[in-house]
Amino acid sequence: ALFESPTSELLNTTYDFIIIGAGAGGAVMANRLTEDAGTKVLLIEAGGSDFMNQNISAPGLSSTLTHSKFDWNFTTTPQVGLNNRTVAYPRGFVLGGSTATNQMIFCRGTKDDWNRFANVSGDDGWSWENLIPFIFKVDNMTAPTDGHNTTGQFNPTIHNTSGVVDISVPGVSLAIDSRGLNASQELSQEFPFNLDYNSGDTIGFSWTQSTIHNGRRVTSATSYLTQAFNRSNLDILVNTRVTKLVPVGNYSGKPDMRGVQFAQSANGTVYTMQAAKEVILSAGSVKSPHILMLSGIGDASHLALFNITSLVDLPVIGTNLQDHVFLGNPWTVNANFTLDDVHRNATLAAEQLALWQANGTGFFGLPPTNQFNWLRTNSSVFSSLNTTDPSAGPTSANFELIISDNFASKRVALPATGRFVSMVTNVISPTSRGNISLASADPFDAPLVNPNLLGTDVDVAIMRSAIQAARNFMAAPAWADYIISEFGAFGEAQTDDELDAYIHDQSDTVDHPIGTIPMGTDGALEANLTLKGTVGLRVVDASAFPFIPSGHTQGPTYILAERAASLVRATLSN
Ligand SMILES: Cc1cc2nc3c(=O)[nH]c(=O)nc-3n(C[C@H](O)[C@H](O)[C@H](O)COP(=O)(O)OP(=O)(O)OC[C@H]3O[C@@H](n4cnc5c(N)ncnc54)[C@H](O)[C@@H]3O)c2cc1C
Repeated sequence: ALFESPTSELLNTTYDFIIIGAGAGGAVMANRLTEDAGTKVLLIEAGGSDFMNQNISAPGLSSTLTHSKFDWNFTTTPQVGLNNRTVAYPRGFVLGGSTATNQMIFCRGTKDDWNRFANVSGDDGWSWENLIPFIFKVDNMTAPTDGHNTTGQFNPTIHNTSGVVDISVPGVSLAIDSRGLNASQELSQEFPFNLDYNSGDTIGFSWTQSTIHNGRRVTSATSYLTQAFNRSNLDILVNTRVTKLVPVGNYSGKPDMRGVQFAQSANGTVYTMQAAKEVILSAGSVKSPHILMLSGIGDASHLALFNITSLVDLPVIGTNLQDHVFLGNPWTVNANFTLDDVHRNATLAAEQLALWQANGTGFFGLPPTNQFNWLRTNSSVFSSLNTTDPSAGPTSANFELIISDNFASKRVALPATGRFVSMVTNVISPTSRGNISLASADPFDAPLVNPNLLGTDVDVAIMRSAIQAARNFMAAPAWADYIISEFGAFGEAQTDDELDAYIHDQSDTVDHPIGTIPMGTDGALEANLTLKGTVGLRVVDASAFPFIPSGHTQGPTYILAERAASLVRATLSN
């Protein structure tokens, strides 16, 4: 049942598992653990239950979600690599978590990404080959909204049609799609066509796959939670923040962390409950380490600054924050229509929204991009900096080029006139490491968020190589009668020094933080995702990755959680 507040019925129930956070990680756990009718689960979510809100459901309205009531509204600390700018750091605050507010691109990660996790954790169960059954539990390939023939747009033999999360290739074709395809053929050496980037090898030019079905966004709430809503062994408590975990005992010197404290407002009643079996922390890469620190688990000297008594001294908690770097590079084009028209013209937007409301068609049902490139930086770039390739291996990209049928920038507003095509260049295998730390001991205060975007020269060099590749792609004959010129600051950035200045001035986040409670021998988590030095506590969300996947992070988080659920269920049948 769904609870808007903690009733005495809920407070007097004994739950086997208390799951904190209903995003990609937590929703999978809530669904899979309640498949066993004898297992009772409480899922606590800080945000509300309005996950079918139109702004969430319509892919084309996703830009309205940052700074909305569905956002935690975090802001970074001043970022040295961004000329000391602070940037918005959105995280989903609603059932579905960030899957309800993200840009819907669906990636699995690569063979090399997952094999590196297997290496670092010493558990071959995290290898690509061994995860395929879990990848299939997530994957549900559906027809695109417009029902077009998808031959040549993905490889059906590597997809499932009975997984939980609906995905599809783009449901509306754009005039630039054929140009993108032709450019990849004309320059096939540098931009080879890749039939399916979700094969474990992302490299090349591909059609995108997104968590969109019939033009509507698919989230962990519309998929995993909706499937489980009517189970009598699942209770979901919304509008409620876990403030900390509390020990309920001690086993061989380790605190038993099955106690959970929560409140509905900063001055509201604080409740405490205890899970009979385990607490599963799935509050995401910003809030999971924050909750642990508030509970006395983290770097003892940092916690002491806030008079928090140390329970487990684990300095790695909150460190190792990794994120992808975003930069929008626009060209003006010779076109009668681009998506800029929908963004500028309220009448057209209203017509398109009406179409979407009627049957999910039109531009509001589109993913943010129909096509992208995943590419590797030339190794000479790394050797000139006396370093080695930071990616997980040859199937993993160093950077991504997203083709957008509009003016794409997080820094500059859409100009009043002109039509655009943009290449969004993203550093996808970064070397920078940031951190989450406490600003105060008040659980209702935000933590300090420092993703350290572009914190190393290597990451700046990767971004430069990405911009060069974007320029090469747009110089293909396929674009010749379309492109007019590079626009604004992008066009002015030509020499390496100009490029570096432009990169530092204009870059932002792709909103993919991971790694703040990493698994691994040097990490905070055992390979089975239990927290070192404690009992009764597991972390199942994007903070568990030791390295950032070389793809967008919701898919890898779903996959991680599917295996985590199976590990937990195996302990129940023993
Ligand atoms: C703007 C944006 C765009 C993105 N674009 C993409 C994309 O296109 N493709 C992609 O693959 N990924 C994308 N991502 C990233 C992807 O959504 C995340 O990697 C993924 O959702 C992480 O899952 P998670 O379970 O770790 O955390 P989340 O999905 O963020 O879930 C955490 C949940 O925990 C809740 N919570 C936090 N603290 C508490 C507390 N104290 N008590 C109770 N509940 C709490 C939160 O409210 C939230 O619901 C994007 C993210 C954002 C924000």
